[in-house]
Amino acid sequence: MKEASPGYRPVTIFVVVIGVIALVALVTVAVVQNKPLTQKYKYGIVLDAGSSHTALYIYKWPAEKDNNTGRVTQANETCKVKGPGISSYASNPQGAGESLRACMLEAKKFIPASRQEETPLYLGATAGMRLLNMENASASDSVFKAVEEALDSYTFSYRGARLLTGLEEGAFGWVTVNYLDGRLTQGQKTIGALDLGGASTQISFVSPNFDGSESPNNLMMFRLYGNDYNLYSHSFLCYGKDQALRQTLAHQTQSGQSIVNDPCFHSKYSKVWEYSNLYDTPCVADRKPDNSPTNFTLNGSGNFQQCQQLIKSIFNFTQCKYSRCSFNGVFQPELQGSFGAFSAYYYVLDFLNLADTSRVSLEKAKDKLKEYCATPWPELQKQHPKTKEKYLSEYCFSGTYILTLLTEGYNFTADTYKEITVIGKMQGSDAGWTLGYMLNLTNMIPAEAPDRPPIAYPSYVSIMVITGIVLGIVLLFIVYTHSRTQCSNTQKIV
Ligand SMILES: O=c1[nH]cnc2c1ncn2[C@@H]1O[C@H](COP(=O)(O)OP(=O)(O)O)[C@@H](O)[C@H]1O
Ligand SMILES: [Ca+2]
Repeated sequence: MKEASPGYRPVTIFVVVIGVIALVALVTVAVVQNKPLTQKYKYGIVLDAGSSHTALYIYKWPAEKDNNTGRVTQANETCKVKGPGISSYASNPQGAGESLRACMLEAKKFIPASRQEETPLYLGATAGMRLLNMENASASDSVFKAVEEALDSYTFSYRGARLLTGLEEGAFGWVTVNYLDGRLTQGQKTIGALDLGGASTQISFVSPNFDGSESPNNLMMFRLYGNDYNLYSHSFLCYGKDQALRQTLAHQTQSGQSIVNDPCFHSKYSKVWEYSNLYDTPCVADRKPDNSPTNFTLNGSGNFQQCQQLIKSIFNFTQCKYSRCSFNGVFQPELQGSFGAFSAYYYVLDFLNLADTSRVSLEKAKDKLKEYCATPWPELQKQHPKTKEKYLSEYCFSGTYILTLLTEGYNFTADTYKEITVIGKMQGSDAGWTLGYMLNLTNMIPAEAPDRPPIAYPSYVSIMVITGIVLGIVLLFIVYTHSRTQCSNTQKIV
């Protein structure tokens, strides 16, 4: 007797084949769209060798998206190298290399061992080393050599230590803030960048009529994600807040006096300065008075207006060979759009509670600072027992310097001052030139807009829905025909 067979009909086989094809399509689309399921990261390290100190930043990005948009973020809290900036190691270059050890070991702990060898490591030095290079080129070479040897000894992929030009420092700060704000990928309006360091300060922005023809040295051209930018940028060496302070002190000690009444310091504050120490920087070295005593005593008088007048004296507004200038004969196009102000702008304005420029107008900021500068030093120390004395004593000067630089120097007005956002971190990453520097050197910002995802999102959803429905119908159909076949077989046997 012939055994009972299920007897599948051609239409059943056809439907099953369609079902299998739909299933394969579903799985393929899901895999293509969502790979990989577990997130893996790659890392990069940048050391910011600033004039006052060195800081180590670790960045991370999804391993499969080397070349994609806006995905690099800071991976850890900044590691601050103990001690001064590398430019202070002119007489002990080895010390500069050794000073980086603790932070490098922290980076080794943080980055997975399997990723370390491929992790790029860069060091960029800014204005402190620019000054040392001007003063003593062989000393700065020795410091770089010692730092290179030290960095090369770690497992990371060491890619060099170099001195950034002022133009690069300004431009990469601009790239950083615009990248973190997601303004580069779609060609939105960019924001300008204001960076205040200890030895230099940078201003960078896109201005509609600036093409570099008037002042080619201030032009940095970028093509990012398919958009062209003509960026104006200038770095003022000796106008970071530490060197600016020295300039005001030099201005007040031109006749070699032994006592200086300084309006930028609080009343009852007193500090002894050595002439040789004050003038030991190319920013003021040539103004050292001939017959000065060894020391002078700085006594604070705490007067905002007089402090502002004193600070104005370090800017030169008389000569300008261009259509317009900021100061010291430096070309500056018309200010344009919003600005992000970071590094010492942030430290100082945040401390003084002046960082929220939408609430604290320029006028209010001046009033508050006037009151702050007039506070006697012992009272201030009582109010801020934990603040480093050097910083605390200088906030009156620094705050006044910032407002003067912005308004008198760069020509911000009460109206445009509101357009400045004071930035510490953006999306968890510190604002500064380091991220932009790394993105540039690792080619992580493509010149052209990146490819779209394999399938546009709406099509992806439609495919998933349609194949899902087809699959469902097929399954129901199989179950239905199978049960019918079973049923008729049972009847036959009976
Ligand atoms: O907490 C703080 N309060 C006030 N100033 C600070 C604080 N932390 C850092 N700074 C200052 O910020 C500036 C940073 O400058 P940096 O060392 O980057 O120099 P550079 O950019 O000119 O090379 C220095 O003047 C340093 O003293
Ligand atoms: Ca800096």
